[in-house]
Amino acid sequence: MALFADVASLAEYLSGEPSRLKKRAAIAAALRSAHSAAPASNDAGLLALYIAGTPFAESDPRKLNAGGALLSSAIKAITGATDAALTTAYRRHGDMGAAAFDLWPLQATVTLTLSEVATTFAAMPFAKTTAVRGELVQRLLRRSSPLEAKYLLKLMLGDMRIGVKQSLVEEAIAAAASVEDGTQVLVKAVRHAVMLEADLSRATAMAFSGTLDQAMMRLFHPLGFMLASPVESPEEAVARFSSKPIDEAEEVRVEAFLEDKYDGMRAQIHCGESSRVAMYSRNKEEITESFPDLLEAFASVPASTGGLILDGEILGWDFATGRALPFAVMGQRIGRKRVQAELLRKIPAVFMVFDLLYSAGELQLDKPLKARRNALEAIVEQLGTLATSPIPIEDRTPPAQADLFSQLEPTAAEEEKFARLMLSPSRLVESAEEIDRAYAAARARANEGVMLKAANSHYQPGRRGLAWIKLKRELATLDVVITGAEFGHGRRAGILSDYTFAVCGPAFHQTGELLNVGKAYSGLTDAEIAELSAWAMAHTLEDQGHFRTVEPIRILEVAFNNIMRSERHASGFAMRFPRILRIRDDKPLEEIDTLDRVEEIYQSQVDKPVE
Ligand SMILES: Nc1ncnc2c1ncn2[C@@H]1O[C@H](COP(=O)(O)OP(=O)(O)OP(=O)(O)O)[C@@H](O)[C@H]1O
Repeated sequence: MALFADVASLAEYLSGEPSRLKKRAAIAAALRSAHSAAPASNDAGLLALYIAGTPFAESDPRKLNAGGALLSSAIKAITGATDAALTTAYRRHGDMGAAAFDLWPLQATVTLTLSEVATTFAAMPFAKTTAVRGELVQRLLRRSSPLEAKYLLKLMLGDMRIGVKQSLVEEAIAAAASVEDGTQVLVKAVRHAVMLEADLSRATAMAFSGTLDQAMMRLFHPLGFMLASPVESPEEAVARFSSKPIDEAEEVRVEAFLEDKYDGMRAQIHCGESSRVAMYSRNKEEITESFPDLLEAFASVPASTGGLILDGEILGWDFATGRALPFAVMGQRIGRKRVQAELLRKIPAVFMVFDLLYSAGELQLDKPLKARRNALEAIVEQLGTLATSPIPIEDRTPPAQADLFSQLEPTAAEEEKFARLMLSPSRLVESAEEIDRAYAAARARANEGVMLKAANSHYQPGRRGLAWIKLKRELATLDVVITGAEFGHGRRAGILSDYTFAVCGPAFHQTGELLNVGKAYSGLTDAEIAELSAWAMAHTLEDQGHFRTVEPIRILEVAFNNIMRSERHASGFAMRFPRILRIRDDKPLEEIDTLDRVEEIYQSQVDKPVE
């Protein structure tokens, strides 16, 4: 039986080992020994999951629901530490697991097995009350040595910080299951199985039993989303696609699909296998319950499609003008667990589909975009009444904001026409000039800009490559994570309304390094501030009176006039006139902007001063 102590000591070693090769070898050795000690169990699979920093497989929607407050209470109960002692230890490391390590009582023997940890994790999502969940956590922690406690806590918080990504674990699985002078398991085969099954632990078992080729695609777990790289001009887009210098762009011809860039919520819809429908956001959360209108529409997708995975953008739609509603209006539908009928009527959601990831029992990712687009058009046509295609996109001036709601009251006859699936209009473009014209037209339709997608490109889940390019309004923004909150003044006294935020530092992937880059209080609505304030209270890591350090999980998109060098923040930069544009709960921490990006913006200003 493999022990959790094995995971803990491996994790400790990995956290101090800079070499990727050595890390991979160490993980592979641990997987091999877990497997050979108990080949019938899947201890090796659990080890793979835990070292990758995940308590459950990706295909498993369960959540531990063990946040900072629950875990710090457990630490205090077990160690007898006071609030002040825990705060001091936390301040020393900026990490709850490491803080617990300093305070933890020694344990004579280590007996906690991986399967016992898995059993407790499996019970936690079903705990009826926080007290029951706390009791389960404490029972596990009481049997832990300081090192086990450190990594159990980090695993439960989803914050391992040992410089290990899933891709490295996949490589280690392939190495572990390969036999010297015998069967070679290819990393590619492991990655493919993990993508289909969304389960590192199952893929580990398959690698050891030589059955990776039996991995089956299952619907109802999110695939990674393909992302786009930004460019500043049509010429730069053409230059990027053709790998030619920008001053030759006028002459160059490319083959790219162009679509409007809509400002909504990226989502993947899984449907058509049965009446089950699931929608996932970009950070792989299931969001189905926030969109009951889409759920109802997509439940009618017939089984004759063989199951579909569609990639697109959820938009609030103004059926009167045939245009998307501004993000600020549509944003009211995000994150709601129960959506009132009135909101559904005022802000109807549509799914603007632009890619096909799975159909007729087959993944479509490796087909070129041209072929995926043809297949998508055929499917949309087959779905008939569910879809309209193409959407009307005449160039009308956008309605004044104040009129939006009154225009949205549909008549019964209009309601019947409401089509919830729309096919994103797309056309092939060749030159910078064509892109320039399309960009102006997209902006006139009140969309953000345009997306360009190389016609022969494959769909690369989770990748931000050069196959997709976005050209949007030139407003400097950064996606940042809130690291602290401060009480406001006057009307906002007693409310945590002033937020300090950070970008990823160079050592983010090794140590979780975040570097503060600014502080802002303007831009959010009172309701948003009230929600963030309550959230910050509940997720305080360190209470310094007027200021609180909070768990770095809430992402903001912040606009600013320019970036200055500054001693005030750890990044060495500060934003001038920052304004919070929106809360980006759809974005995972790994995708926020980096110090490199801040430096790049700073440099571009130095080259071309901003007013
Ligand atoms: N036609 C479209 N094709 C692809 N993505 C689109 C389209 N229209 C809008 N989008 C949105 O643009 C995003 C791609 O831009 P990017 O990968 O840079 O995400 P981002 O960092 O959130 O960018 P942004 O802040 O510009 O939305 C997608 O995630 C999707 O939500």
